[in-house]
Amino acid sequence: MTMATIKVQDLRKEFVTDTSTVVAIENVSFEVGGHEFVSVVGPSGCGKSTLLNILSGIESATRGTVDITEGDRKAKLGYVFQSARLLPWRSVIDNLLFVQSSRGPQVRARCERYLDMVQLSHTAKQYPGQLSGGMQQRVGIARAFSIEPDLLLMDEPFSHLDAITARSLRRELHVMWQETGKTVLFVTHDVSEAVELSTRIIMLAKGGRLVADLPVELPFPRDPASDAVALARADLLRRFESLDLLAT
Ligand SMILES: Nc1ncnc2c1ncn2[C@@H]1O[C@H](COP(=O)(O)OP(=O)(O)OP(=O)(O)O)[C@@H](O)[C@H]1O
Repeated sequence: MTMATIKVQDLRKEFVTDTSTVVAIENVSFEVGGHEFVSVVGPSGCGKSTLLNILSGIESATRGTVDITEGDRKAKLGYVFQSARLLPWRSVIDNLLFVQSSRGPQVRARCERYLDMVQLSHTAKQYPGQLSGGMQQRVGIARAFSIEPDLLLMDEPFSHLDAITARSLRRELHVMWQETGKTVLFVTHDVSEAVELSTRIIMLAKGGRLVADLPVELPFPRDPASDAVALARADLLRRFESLDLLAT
């Protein structure tokens, strides 16, 4: 089995407006191998979403290269955003079916299986407006996994949810990541979340500079309330503080 890999080299992104030029990403290089769960963290405005948008092709880079491959072909990407972005006029199961490249009983069974993984089989025939925000986000996650992407790009998927819902979705995401063997690139401003989920953490500072790329060497499953996770989080925060992240 091959696995998705990301190679980012010398990436730079400038946004030029009438009055100024903003450098959102500056000279960023990194590689992500198969079945890693890599979080990108950093303060607001440090370029996390811009980096994800360049990886997904929504934005083009000013300079540098991005290669996302699965073996010798281009990798298939799945996305989860801050809000679920479901189609309100389609039922839950139809939201999953809509993004599939083919139809048929097997495809339907696959969609039902992913809906079951997020514990929402009973909502298949309901409409997004009938679900809570957390449930909608679960559907968004099931939809992203249901196309069986090689790589999942996630942009602060739990940031709009209450703490309890976010915690249970993190657990579900972790199980899905382990069961499916996908490569995940996960943007968050929450260092605790990054420590709980990731095999590796990439840190961006203001001005879009990559200032740290660290493995998280804790066994899974990680209890967010455990001493080990609290210690790892404190250690990371100390390192980040010493890097003077807010300096431009
Ligand atoms: N379309 C755009 N035009 C001009 N500037 C932009 C544009 N998109 C982003 N920027 C600027 O690029 C920088 C990085 O923005 P980005 O949204 O990537 O940061 P972020 O780390 O994701 O922030 P947050 O955590 O607040 O979502 C910011 O200074 C932002 O103002």
